[in-house]
Amino acid sequence: MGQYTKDIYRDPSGPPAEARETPYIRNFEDTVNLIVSKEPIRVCVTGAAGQIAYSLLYSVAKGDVFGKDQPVNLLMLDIAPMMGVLEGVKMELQDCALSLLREVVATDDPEVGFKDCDVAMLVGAMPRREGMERKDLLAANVKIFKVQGQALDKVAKKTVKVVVVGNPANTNACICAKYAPSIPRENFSALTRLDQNRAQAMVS
Ligand SMILES: NC(=O)c1ccc[n+]([C@@H]2O[C@H](COP(=O)([O-])OP(=O)(O)OC[C@H]3O[C@@H](n4cnc5c(N)ncnc54)[C@H](O)[C@@H]3O)[C@@H](O)[C@H]2O)c1
Ligand SMILES: O=C(O)C[C@H](O)C(=O)O
Repeated sequence: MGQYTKDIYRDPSGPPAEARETPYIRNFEDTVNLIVSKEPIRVCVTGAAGQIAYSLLYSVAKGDVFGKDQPVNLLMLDIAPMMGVLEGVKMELQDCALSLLREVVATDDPEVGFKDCDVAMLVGAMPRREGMERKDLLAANVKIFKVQGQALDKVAKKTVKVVVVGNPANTNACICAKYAPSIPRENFSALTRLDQNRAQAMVS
């Protein structure tokens, strides 16, 4: 096994044909060949030191979101005071030794986080506190999505898909798209399924 492991990593075309007949090698080969055959995509998650990202990052990195054969370069963006926490998150991801996870970058610079990215998951924003409504978040969060829209416009791929989680998600998505005019508007989505589910639950 050790010998084939080394060979596969040295030679992306995989082990010799006879080795493919060996069940445990075939499983290993399936995994490795699928991984080496695709280019990694660049996925940026903002608010990467926060609560939602703590679950989301692991799902992205282990293939639940983009597929079990899709390697990922993970770009984690948060604000400067959170860089210590973010380094901890990075170490935890590395500890998981996930085969699909390639590069992991922790940054507080949107132009680094969004550089050439294929997918941007915009989670980073102030959450509601007790007694607040979502509209109370506008003052703080609008600024974030303006800056991030500008950075996406400047450095992300023009094909980037942007999903906005930070609330109010629909307004923030609209602002982000406005400040990223070189990216098609249809590439921006607000994740409002939570509200849809709540509405359905209320009327059912
Ligand atoms: N769309 C939905 O279904 C849905 C569901 C739940 C929560 N939310 C929203 O998601 C957002 C995040 O929630 P959370 O519980 O993870 O909050 P959190 O406070 O735990 O994490 C937010 C993170 O964003 C970071 N952040 C703040 N400004 C930033 C900036 N300019 N750039 C990058 N990162 C920045 C913070 O430092 C923090 O680490 C909130 O706005 C919340 O209301 C949306
Ligand atoms: O709005 C929030 O505070 C977060 C989330 O979208 C919710 O409605 O619970």
